[in-house]
Amino acid sequence: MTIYKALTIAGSDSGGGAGIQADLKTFQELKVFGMSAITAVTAQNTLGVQGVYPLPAKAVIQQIESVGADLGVDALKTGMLYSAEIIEAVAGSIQSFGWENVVVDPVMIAKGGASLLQNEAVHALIDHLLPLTKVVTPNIPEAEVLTGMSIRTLEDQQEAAERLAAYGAKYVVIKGGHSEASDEVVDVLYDGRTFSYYTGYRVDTPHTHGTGCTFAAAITAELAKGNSVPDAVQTAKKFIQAAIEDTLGIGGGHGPTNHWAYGQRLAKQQSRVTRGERE
Ligand SMILES: Nc1ncnc2c1ncn2[C@@H]1O[C@H](COP(=O)(O)OP(=O)(O)OP(=O)(O)O)[C@@H](O)[C@H]1O
Ligand SMILES: Cc1ncc(COP(=O)(O)O)c(N)n1
Repeated sequence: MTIYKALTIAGSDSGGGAGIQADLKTFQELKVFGMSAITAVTAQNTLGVQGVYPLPAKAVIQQIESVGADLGVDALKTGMLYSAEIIEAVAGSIQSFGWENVVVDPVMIAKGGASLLQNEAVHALIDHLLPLTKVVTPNIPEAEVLTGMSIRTLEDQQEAAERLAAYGAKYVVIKGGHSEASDEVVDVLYDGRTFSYYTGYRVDTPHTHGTGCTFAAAITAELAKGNSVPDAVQTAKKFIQAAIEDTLGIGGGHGPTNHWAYGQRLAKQQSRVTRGERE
């Protein structure tokens, strides 16, 4: 049996809905062995972020090197990177290992408003990380910061994707969770030439903490297994749609998504097929 391996380089969310915790749960559900390099520890729950404690860049590099030198990495994702110093260190490690399946979720601000990336680190992300990126997955506010344009329409999402591709990312997904459309959510994928659209119905729920982390982690897991970027995005969209729909309803604020939901649906489908075959 081949074991596919994915690394997440991100912050820890004590509440378990976003960050490293969301990434590892998603890798596990998609049958990929998950590994982590923690950039910062946050004290966090569904009500907000109570504390942010970044690790020294040296500690981040050491974790990446420990994993890379021994276990190997089929794909990796980055989440909360916090500072320019950590971004440059991470970019250096990616380059020295020659890793290509790199998914960058440019995490900037938590749902409750806490800053997870220092303002001056935005340029480091553009200059050092995007040129090494296979897939970058900003939400609309992050894409606005990275491109300097305002995004209101689907055409704006497309233009922002073109601008981000010009920074060096091979594929760009502008997620539509923050768009003003009320009935559906459209994620736009740009491969440098053409656009594809991944549409789901908009679930009316406050429980969307960690949707971006989970979506990018699912893309990473699928790339680790050798799937194409469009196929990986398709699976990630189904994974996050199920995780939002089958809500857990825990915590007093923006609750986490349900990382079991996609697997439970697949198992149900499978048992229907098996029963049909027997009858
Ligand atoms: N209410 C919703 N209903 C259905 N899908 C949604 C909803 N909100 C977000 N999504 C989907 O979840 C994924 C993440 O989108 P979003 O734009 O919310 O990212 P994000 O803001 O980075 O997430 P977060 O910051 O919460 O981690 C996308 O695939 C998006 O289409
Ligand atoms: C450690 C960490 N990483 C990422 C997020 C973004 O998730 P959200 O925007 O849903 O709060 C977060 N809150 N915490």
